[in-house]
Amino acid sequence: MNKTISVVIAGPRGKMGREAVSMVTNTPHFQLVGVIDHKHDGKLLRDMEGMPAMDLPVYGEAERCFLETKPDVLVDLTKPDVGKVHLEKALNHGVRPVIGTTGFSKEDLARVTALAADKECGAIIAPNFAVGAVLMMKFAQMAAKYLPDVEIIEKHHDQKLDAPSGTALKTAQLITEVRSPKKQGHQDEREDLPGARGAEMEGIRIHSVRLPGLVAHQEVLLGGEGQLLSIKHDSMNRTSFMPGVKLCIETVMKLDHLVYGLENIIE
Ligand SMILES: NC(=O)c1ccc[n+]([C@@H]2O[C@H](COP(=O)([O-])OP(=O)(O)OC[C@H]3O[C@@H](n4cnc5c(N)ncnc54)[C@H](O)[C@@H]3O)[C@@H](O)[C@H]2O)c1
Ligand SMILES: O=C(O)C1=N[C@H](C(=O)O)CCC1
Repeated sequence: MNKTISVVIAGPRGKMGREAVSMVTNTPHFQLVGVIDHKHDGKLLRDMEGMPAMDLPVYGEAERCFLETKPDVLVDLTKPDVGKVHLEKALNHGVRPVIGTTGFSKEDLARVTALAADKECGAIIAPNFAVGAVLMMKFAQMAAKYLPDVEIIEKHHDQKLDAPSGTALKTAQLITEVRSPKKQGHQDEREDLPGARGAEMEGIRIHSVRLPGLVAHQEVLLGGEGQLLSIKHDSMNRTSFMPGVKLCIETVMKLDHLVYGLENIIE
């Protein structure tokens, strides 16, 4: 029998937050004990449109929420600047963060890795909770060893704040682990329109598309002489992320350090 895990969700009215509220309240060994929503401080969950009719407190900020509800886990699905603050506050209060919010830089990751180690507190930052996306990233990493010329095309809905996506950055990072930095394309190539060749990480080009109608999609293209390998993943809806969120909530309880990426916890 699993011990009940008490959970707080930040960003419950968002596209991901709503799915997470539904998943957590429908999982027998999880207990939602409160939510963090800057616009509804002092209300109850039931007062917010589309939320379950539950008498759970809504907090406008994280610290009071942690002090009063004493949750095991924070699930953050907000926006980059807010997610970073919530993560650090959670660690400082001994609450294990599961961060789906993207937009973390290398420097952010280094700082919070050190903080989690110092606090000996479990934490997970997962740029993509969909198992298919994790497989796409791992397959791309495997392939890049043999086909090191890589470009990433990520496509998301047009309400997304950060670019490139957390998934694209994570994919590029995984690829840099198996290939040396290299200049791709012609050595004399130039951009006649700035940005035409996309963003760049250690030679890997990343192109970000934002359009209404999209959810979350990525294609990794690997080119070799006379051949092209294309590895692609599509999230059609946000329920695709929920098994990963559930796994992270369960797993973070067993950790005493920060893990960056779902690929490090799936078996
Ligand atoms: N890891 C993944 O698999 C995954 C999947 C989808 C989205 N995301 C990321 O999750 C985040 C949320 O995505 P979304 O599509 O749900 O966005 P969204 O804009 O629909 O929702 C964000 C919510 O955060 C709330 N918010 C803003 N500031 C807040 C604050 N100070 N306190 C509490 N709540 C606050 C907003 O009111 C909004 O309801 C983004 O960073 C996105 O990139 C990650
Ligand atoms: O909808 C978003 O925003 C998503 N963000 C993540 C990313 O930046 O990679 C994952 C997929 C959805």
